[in-house]
Amino acid sequence: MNDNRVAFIGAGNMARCVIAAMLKAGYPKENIMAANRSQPKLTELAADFGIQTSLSNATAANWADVIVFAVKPQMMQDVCAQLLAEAPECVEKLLVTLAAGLPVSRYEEWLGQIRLVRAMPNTPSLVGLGVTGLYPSRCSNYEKAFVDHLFSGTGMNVWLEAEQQINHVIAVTGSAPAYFFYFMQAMQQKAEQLGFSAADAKAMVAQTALGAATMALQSPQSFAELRAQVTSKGGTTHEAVSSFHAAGLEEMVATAMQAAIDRAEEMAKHI
Ligand SMILES: NC(=O)C1=CN([C@@H]2O[C@H](COP(=O)(O)OP(=O)(O)OC[C@H]3O[C@@H](n4cnc5c(N)ncnc54)[C@H](OP(=O)(O)O)[C@@H]3O)[C@@H](O)[C@H]2O)C=CC1
Ligand SMILES: O=C(O)[C@@H]1CCC=N1
Repeated sequence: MNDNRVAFIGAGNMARCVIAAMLKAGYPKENIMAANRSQPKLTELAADFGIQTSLSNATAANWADVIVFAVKPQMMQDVCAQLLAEAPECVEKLLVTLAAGLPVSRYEEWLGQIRLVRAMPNTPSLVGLGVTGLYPSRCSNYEKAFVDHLFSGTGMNVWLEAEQQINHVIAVTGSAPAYFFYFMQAMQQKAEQLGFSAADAKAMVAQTALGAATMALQSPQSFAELRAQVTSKGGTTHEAVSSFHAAGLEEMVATAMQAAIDRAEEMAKHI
């Protein structure tokens, strides 16, 4: 499977994360190319990973067996129109898109009947601890197996049966690293107010998050049970957790996750 040549159209944050994951999983760098409209990110990717790069989307698309769209949703129509004009054979290839919000039907309006996988990874893919949601349209079993292989290094793949679930994956994992970073940022701020240096505060918070996530993954216990183990009766944790509860944490989280879903649905209507 590593023989397939894979081209990324767009060489930003998410392309970098997925390329890093592919390389870590043993995908040969000779079979990966990134195209971008400007040079700086290509130079960095070539230096960091030794992959091939091009300023021409059409060159990368013509070279590849599999094309991964990694531009912002708002850029996608232009990118598709340009590829159709300059590399029309690309519509016969297996296409993968990382874009939030855009349904398969939109790509079909732009490119005709295509074999497409919508993939929704998240940034921890960079370190092999991501989650990728995958939704296939018109793909063969071999193509699904190939895409599963492609994203295997990101961490964990979740295949979806309904396209709408991609928006749910966005809320649960795609956007979610930012929720945790926001929470950790708030904890770091308070730790600094308490007198810890910025570096110590960041390290203490991140190490605690890593420890908690590792325990949760390794333990059969629920999040609630793990939380109970920290919470002594009449103790400090109870006060902190009660404060979160009184401030409406659960509702706040549910509302935020729904806002991510609503935005994805909105994008589908307006792009
Ligand atoms: N960031 C995330 O956590 C996640 C993002 N996604 C999806 O991934 C996609 C990419 O997001 P992200 O990597 O964050 O965005 P970035 O802005 O980091 O990357 C987009 C890249 O596309 C390049 N680009 C823009 N227009 C063109 C064009 N016409 N031809 C070639 N390259 C072009 C930009 O070039 P330049 O450097 O010149 O600006 C930039 O490098 C989005 O569709 C997003 O929805 C999915 C899951 C998670
Ligand atoms: O914010 C966004 O739209 C993208 C999709 C998921 C994470 N980042």
